[in-house]
Amino acid sequence: MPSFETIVFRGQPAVRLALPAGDTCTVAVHGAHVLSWTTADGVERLYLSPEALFDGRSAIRGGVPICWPQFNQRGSLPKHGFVRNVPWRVAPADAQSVTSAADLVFVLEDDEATRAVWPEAFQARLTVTLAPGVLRLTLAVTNTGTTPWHFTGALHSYLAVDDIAQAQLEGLQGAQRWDAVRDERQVEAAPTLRFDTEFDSVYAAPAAPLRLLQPRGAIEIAQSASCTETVVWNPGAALSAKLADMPDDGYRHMLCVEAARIDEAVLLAPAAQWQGWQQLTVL
Ligand SMILES: O=P(O)(O)OC[C@H]1O[C@@H](O)[C@H](O)[C@@H](O)[C@@H]1O
Repeated sequence: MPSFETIVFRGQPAVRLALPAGDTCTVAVHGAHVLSWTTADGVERLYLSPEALFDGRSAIRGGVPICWPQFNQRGSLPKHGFVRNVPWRVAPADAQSVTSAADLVFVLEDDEATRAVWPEAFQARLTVTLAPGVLRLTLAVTNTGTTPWHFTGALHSYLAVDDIAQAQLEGLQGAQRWDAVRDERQVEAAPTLRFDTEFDSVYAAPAAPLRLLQPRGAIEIAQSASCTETVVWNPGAALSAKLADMPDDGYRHMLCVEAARIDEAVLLAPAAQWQGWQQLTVL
């Protein structure tokens, strides 16, 4: 049977899920933010900044922030929306004890605080599914109001790497790319991306999964077709040094590969629901 445990993680409430096989996953109530994913071999697969703020207000640097209902600064809301800055509710655990997988579900509904930032009525539901060697995050959002609204967003995963200089990302060759650092649009020519300076690009998501390769092994990164973009971000040395909640060399140990919905906002009618997911698999 999977085990569910309520814990305190750097002073903040969190839930820890462990599989009999040994895989674990820890999710903060603040932001329904996945903080840690370890596989049965004890390897941490996500990067969490040792200088991340755990003050119950700030976005946490690392893990998997949920950016919603706005990606980055593409709109009038706070950067990357507001759901990463507020506490979610832990829904009753729906453990699939007959299999080796388990779900953790977090829910956020509009209230006075969210309506002060964004006036819409919504329910957001994050399902964290843990199976041996696999982490899948599914975000479902429902319009619980009487008027349509639109959103963009991302599952902003910080994947752990031993050394960014040795990491390679495969699978984006031929994809339309907007390079945010140079503000240039192009078709990606490289069969394999390497990272030696700031990298911040929005790609049209390819149909096939990506692969993050490094000397210790590979991770496959898949996303739902409803997430029409993939964002790849590494701040590089100069920007990393400016980020107050990340060590100067933090950029060496992470690569964000985000399942996103950016270029065409989703318009959601009353009672309609949208779902998007990202799945990480250790190869
Ligand atoms: O510092 P934040 O708000 O968590 O954002 C981190 C990064 O998130 C990425 O998704 C963006 O492409 C970057 O432009 C941004 O800097």
